Amino acid sequence: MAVRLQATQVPGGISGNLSPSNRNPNAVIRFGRGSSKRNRLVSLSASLREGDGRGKESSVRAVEVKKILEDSPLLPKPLSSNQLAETVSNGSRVRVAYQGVRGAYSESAAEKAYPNCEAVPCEEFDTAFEAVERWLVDRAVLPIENSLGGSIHRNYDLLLRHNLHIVGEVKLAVRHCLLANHGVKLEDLRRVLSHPQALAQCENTLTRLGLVREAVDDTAGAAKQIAFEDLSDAAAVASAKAAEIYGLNIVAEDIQDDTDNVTRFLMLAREPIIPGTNRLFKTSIVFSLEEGPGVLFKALAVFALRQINLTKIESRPLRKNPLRASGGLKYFDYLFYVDFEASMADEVAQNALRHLEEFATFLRVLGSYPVDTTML
Ligand SMILES: O=C(O)C(=O)C[C@]1(C(=O)O)C=C[C@@H](O)C=C1
Repeated sequence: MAVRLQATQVPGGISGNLSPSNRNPNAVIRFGRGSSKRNRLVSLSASLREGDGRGKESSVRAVEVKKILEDSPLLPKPLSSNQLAETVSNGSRVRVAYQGVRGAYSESAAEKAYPNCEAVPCEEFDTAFEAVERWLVDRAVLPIENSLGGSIHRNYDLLLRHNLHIVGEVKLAVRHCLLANHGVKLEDLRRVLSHPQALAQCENTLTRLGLVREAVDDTAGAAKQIAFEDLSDAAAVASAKAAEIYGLNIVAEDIQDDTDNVTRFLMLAREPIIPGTNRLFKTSIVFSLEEGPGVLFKALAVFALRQINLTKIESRPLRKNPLRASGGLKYFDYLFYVDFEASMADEVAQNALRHLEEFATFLRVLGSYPVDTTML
């Protein structure tokens, strides 16, 4: 099959437009557009090679860091065609796309959701969706909400734009550390780099330390940058695992604003699972409604009337048609995402959705899947 062949040709870290010249052992999956981040890393390693003018010691350290990063067995290496063929033919190792680089929380979530999987790094959330759709990987595991920072809106929008199904959820306790190069002390720090969600989850600590926030694509990417650029005035908010991978020192631990910091991730696949009734299930739907008083109340009542518990409600602008004219006025138009505790195999859930369909202008079931009941 052509798509399988393509995957065979681009093992491990799939990069760029999948042309051979772009293959890179440490690459992440990236489709279309330019590869600005990769260029930055390439020029960074070039400047490390040439030294940065901060003396011999600094350039020796830079070369060491680069060597650690290149040689580390923990970093993704390209698979050989044989290895990938094995994976595909016996189907024993699921390939799971996540956003970020090695050491990101999303990687841990992918490994928790699919133990023994091959976690495949992707540069963007969109790329992870596309990688599943193009059969480059089997599943994607992406963050959807955090107990302190709230919803990851981008993934709500992408759930609708793509045609993947939610087949499960996984909750991960997120414990942030402040990571810096060896020898750098807390009082040397001026800046902090991380994913915006991670920065938001550590708002109090970062304000207390008076650090200037700089947003990057993921927490582990921030750690990698600190190490690659051998920065001495900046730290990363990232995991202890990222500290180990990129050879950084943990300057402070558990810096999130609350000890109970949990991120919920969705497991996505090309095919839905068959919903059961043998355990606790959750169903995620998205719908839109007519304009008018009490319409949302009526929509939510279809669940209340049947004693179905709602666990999440989120509204997002209806991007294709963001404004609606009614009675000479213009209203914002919304999509409502709702998670409720029932399986689509339950008659009561089917009845609730049939009832909702009577007045919803649009309705889609995103997935019906087992609830992650693990205690964190
Ligand atoms: O940057 C990472 O390490 C991620 O996996 C992303 C992400 C997120 O998008 O919320 C995941 C978990 C944490 O909440 C912080 C960041």
